[in-house]
Amino acid sequence: MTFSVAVAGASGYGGGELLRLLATHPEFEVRTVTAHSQAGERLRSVHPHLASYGDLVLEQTTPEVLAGHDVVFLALPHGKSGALTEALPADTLVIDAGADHRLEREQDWTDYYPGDWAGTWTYGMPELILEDGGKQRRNLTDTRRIAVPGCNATAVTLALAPALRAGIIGTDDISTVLAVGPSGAGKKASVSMLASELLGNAAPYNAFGGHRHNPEIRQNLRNASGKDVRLSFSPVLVPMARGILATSTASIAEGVDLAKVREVFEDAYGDETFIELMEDGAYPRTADVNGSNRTQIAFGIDERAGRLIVISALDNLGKGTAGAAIQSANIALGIEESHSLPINGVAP
Ligand SMILES: NC(=O)C1=CN([C@@H]2O[C@H](COP(=O)(O)OP(=O)(O)OC[C@H]3O[C@@H](n4cnc5c(N)ncnc54)[C@H](OP(=O)(O)O)[C@@H]3O)[C@@H](O)[C@H]2O)C=CC1
Ligand SMILES: CC(=O)N[C@@H](CCC(=O)OP(=O)(O)O)C(=O)O
Repeated sequence: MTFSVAVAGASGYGGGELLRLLATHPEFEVRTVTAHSQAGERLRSVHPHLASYGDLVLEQTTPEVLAGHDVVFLALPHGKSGALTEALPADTLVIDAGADHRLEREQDWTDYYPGDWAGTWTYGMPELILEDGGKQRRNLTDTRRIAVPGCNATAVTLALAPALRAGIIGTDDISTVLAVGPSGAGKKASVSMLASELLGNAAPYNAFGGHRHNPEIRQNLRNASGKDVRLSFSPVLVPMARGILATSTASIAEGVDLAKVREVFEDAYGDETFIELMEDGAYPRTADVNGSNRTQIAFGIDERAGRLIVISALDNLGKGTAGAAIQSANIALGIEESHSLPINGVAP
């Protein structure tokens, strides 16, 4: 079967990565691409690397242009998907890469985002383990509205959810520090980051509790464990185009050894295609996941500190955005979950 596809926000980084992956999808046919300031341009003049799209031209992002497709991917700035999607038919599968429909509690939205809360869509993180031991995948099978997680939120959630659910870590002193690449901020923001500012620099931002992925991670961990957690979350911008490396730590419960930790993570992820649990002593690296839909996870116990350390790596544009969007769409349509999602990265 062939599903007709539109990608809105196709001129951005998220949209570009969606198109790169969708080009290999056996059941999707991209018919329409849209943009905002660059509408009217040839897609290839904006994304010269997308050679397979020939003479496709970016159209304006309107409900009329997007309607009539089976699947609509949105990669727009926050706050731009609400009115647009209200005008689309209820049976169109809409997958929004933005944050507008991720949060379940209005207070979390108003604490961290400007504008009105737009309500909640099904959260597009198939591997998220839930309190009863099921996976979020089951909630994606019959939905037509999907909210793609934030990229940092994915790296941290996947690292912590199994341990929290199993009760092997404490809930009130969880800490995460992330190294992140600038493409996470989008193309518009990235083009204003001069090499002279970015190279040779590591720059923290939103490091003192103000990052908007904080409530999203807490929500995910609540859904995984039934517990409210206290979590500090501090990103650091580093000079790599793509990638997130998150180091999360939490106090470990008395008597838990490394074999027990491995058992917990194997139970959660042992059969997951896109989660790679590292051998003892091996570390995740952004260079090994970039270009792929994989998340690497390693764990160890700092005995002197009494803490579990979980290190996770993913490509913010891959598993962190476009990969999660396509994986969730595949599940919602009842087709092969891994269609067009690479396991291999690109190296160097
Ligand atoms: N980059 C990442 O790693 C991640 C991004 N996301 C989310 O995905 C979404 C897209 O991000 P990203 O691709 O990085 O951003 P970019 O800045 O790279 O792209 C933004 C896109 O939105 C279009 N656009 C800009 N303003 C408007 C407007 N007023 N109305 C309609 N379209 C508009 C732009 O069009 P034009 O170029 O023509 O102006 C462009 O196509 C965001 O919500 C982001 O938070 C989520 C997870 C990770
Ligand atoms: C470098 C950088 O700025 N990264 C972004 C990641 C954004 C993202 O994952 O997604 P949403 O904006 O869709 O939530 C940040 O930390 O805010």
